Amino acid sequence: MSLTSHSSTFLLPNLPTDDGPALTYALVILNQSLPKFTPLLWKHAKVHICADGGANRVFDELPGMFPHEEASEIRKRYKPYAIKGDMDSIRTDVLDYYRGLGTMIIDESQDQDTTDLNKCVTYIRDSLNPEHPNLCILVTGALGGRFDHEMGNINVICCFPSMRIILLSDDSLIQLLPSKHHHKIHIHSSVEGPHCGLIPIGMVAGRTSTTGLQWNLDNTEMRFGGLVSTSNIVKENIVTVQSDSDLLWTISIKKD
Ligand SMILES: Nc1ncnc2c1ncn2[C@@H]1O[C@H](COP(=O)(O)OP(=O)(O)OP(=O)(O)O)[C@@H](O)[C@H]1O
Ligand SMILES: Cc1ncc(C[n+]2csc(CCO)c2C)c(N)n1
Repeated sequence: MSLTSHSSTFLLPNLPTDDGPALTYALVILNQSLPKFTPLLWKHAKVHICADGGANRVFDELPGMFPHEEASEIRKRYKPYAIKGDMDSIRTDVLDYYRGLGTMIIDESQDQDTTDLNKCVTYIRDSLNPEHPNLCILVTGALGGRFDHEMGNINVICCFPSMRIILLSDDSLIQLLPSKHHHKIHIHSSVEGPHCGLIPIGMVAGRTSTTGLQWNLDNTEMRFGGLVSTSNIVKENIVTVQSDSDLLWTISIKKD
């Protein structure tokens, strides 16, 4: 069984160079308040894509994160590469503005069966090197807010189990740990933890074992309607997880 490493280095001011193979980050901005660390994620990412109304957030909220600079300068500096979605939430003035700056506009209003996040992940998968083993998609505004949207966002990470996708809010992150790998999670305690959870999704998780947690699992069954590991606490710099089922890993993000 292969071992996959995970590390929230994208929350650090500088990406370490000695932390295993470098990841290439893509940033997807959803239509919710931007987390305060959005400029940091933008700096680390190679490509920046807004899901429909996510473009309104970049236009409206990013200038406020740089109160001493001209809003127009900030908007030009933080120009999305593409805006994709069913275009029912982006304002016309915002669409016109970014079209004028040369942003690619991908209107998929004919597709009312997949979410805007799904459309953006599909675009990244198909347009960037699909075999890119070190591609990691960071998604802002994915948690908190409307529960149907939150569940839709979690469903997207389950729809693309072989891609690294991390759902983010100001308070926490969520990623999928596919059962076909063992997982080694490097904890950056300056920016994340200690609260964490391991949650089965869609099925009973028959056997899960962990190390590095206050309440470790030892071939333990988890299921909705029974045990799921919430309000757990990270105790070591490395957490390991192995399971016979895909699990969601979630960890709190520290406020500074
Ligand atoms: N309140 C929210 N909570 C979590 N995610 C959200 C929320 N609002 C939007 N999103 C995410 O941002 C994406 C783009 O948002 P947008 O408002 O453009 O979507 P939408 O499909 O028009 O939504 P609606 O269901 O309101 O028509 C959504 O697909 C969803 O992934
Ligand atoms: C069973 C079922 N439930 C809901 C929708 C609606 N829906 C799901 S994704 C989407 C696009 C949002 O931008 C919309 C409208 C559907 N099509 N099928």
